[in-house]
Amino acid sequence: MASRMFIRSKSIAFNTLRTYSSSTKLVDVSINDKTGIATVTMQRPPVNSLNLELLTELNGALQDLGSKKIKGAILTSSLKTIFSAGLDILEMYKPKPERASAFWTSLQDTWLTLYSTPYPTVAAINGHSPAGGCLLSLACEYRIMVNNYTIGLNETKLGIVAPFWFVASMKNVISHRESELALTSGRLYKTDEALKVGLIDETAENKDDALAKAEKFFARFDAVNPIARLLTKQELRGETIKELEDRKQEDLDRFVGFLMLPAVQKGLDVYLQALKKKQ
Ligand SMILES: CCCC/C=C/CC(=O)SCCNC(=O)CCNC(=O)[C@H](O)C(C)(C)COP(=O)(O)OP(=O)(O)OC[C@H]1O[C@@H](n2cnc3c(N)ncnc32)[C@H](O)[C@@H]1OP(=O)(O)O
Repeated sequence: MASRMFIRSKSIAFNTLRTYSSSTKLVDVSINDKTGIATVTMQRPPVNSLNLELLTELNGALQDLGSKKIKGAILTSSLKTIFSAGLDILEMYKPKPERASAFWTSLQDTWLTLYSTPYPTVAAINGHSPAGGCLLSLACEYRIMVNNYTIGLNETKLGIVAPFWFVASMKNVISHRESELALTSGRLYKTDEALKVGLIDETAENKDDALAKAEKFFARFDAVNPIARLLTKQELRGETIKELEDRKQEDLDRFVGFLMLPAVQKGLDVYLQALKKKQ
């Protein structure tokens, strides 16, 4: 983990800023050459559910930014009312084992990349953000959420169990007590409730407001040595990162084994049907 951080901090020091824009099918990245801020936009309608392809593109985009001189990166969504609906349930429902393994590995890798970026990160949560959507935002350093949406780790509501690194991501942001209450009940918080417990840092009127507030967050570091900032982030996050790195295979085996249980498949089936009936 230490080498992951050090390699990236070197690239910050030696590269020069340039205008940059890259758009894959599912993720758009643009760097504003005036502010040096990168915006990483998930764009997988209808709900930005995280499938293997979206996660692979997202991880690639976040890693590429590690070799550019940016002031910070904002993670957001192109959709009007949804940040991300979390993991694509269809990746977990009646899965082929090889695909399920690749899918979960890509989630682990994306989280590791996002949790350890050398550059500051903000989630501009411009819509609903359940489960995996919440996880991505928890991996950022700061969360700004537009009013009147919902966020949380609602896995128990689907009859599934949030892995230890989902739990750690939440416990590193809100209290142990609040995490226990939230995770065991699968609670989704409204924006104002999320602010009260510290699950988000600021609310916003709309996406533009969230983006403007993100810029202000990055300005906090104008007078801070970037290497000192990075090493401090590493100190605070290192243990959580190391735990997943050390237990990656165990976590993967557990996920794939869990998906093979008939009771889990039944639960996902019921949940999917309920989502469809909603319309
Ligand atoms: C050890 C195992 C650990 C595994 C950890 C898992 C973590 C996860 O992330 S599990 C996923 C949890 N996600 C959810 O519970 C969110 C479910 N979705 C919603 O609550 C709503 O869709 C929404 C609030 C995000 C959006 O509501 P809206 O009314 O705008 O759209 P819908 O009509 O509900 O959905 C449109 C369309 O999209 C399908 N869909 C929604 N969410 C997912 C999803 N996560 N995966 C796959 N597909 C999803 C929904 O069924 C609709 O499909 P159709 O148009 O075909 O009916």
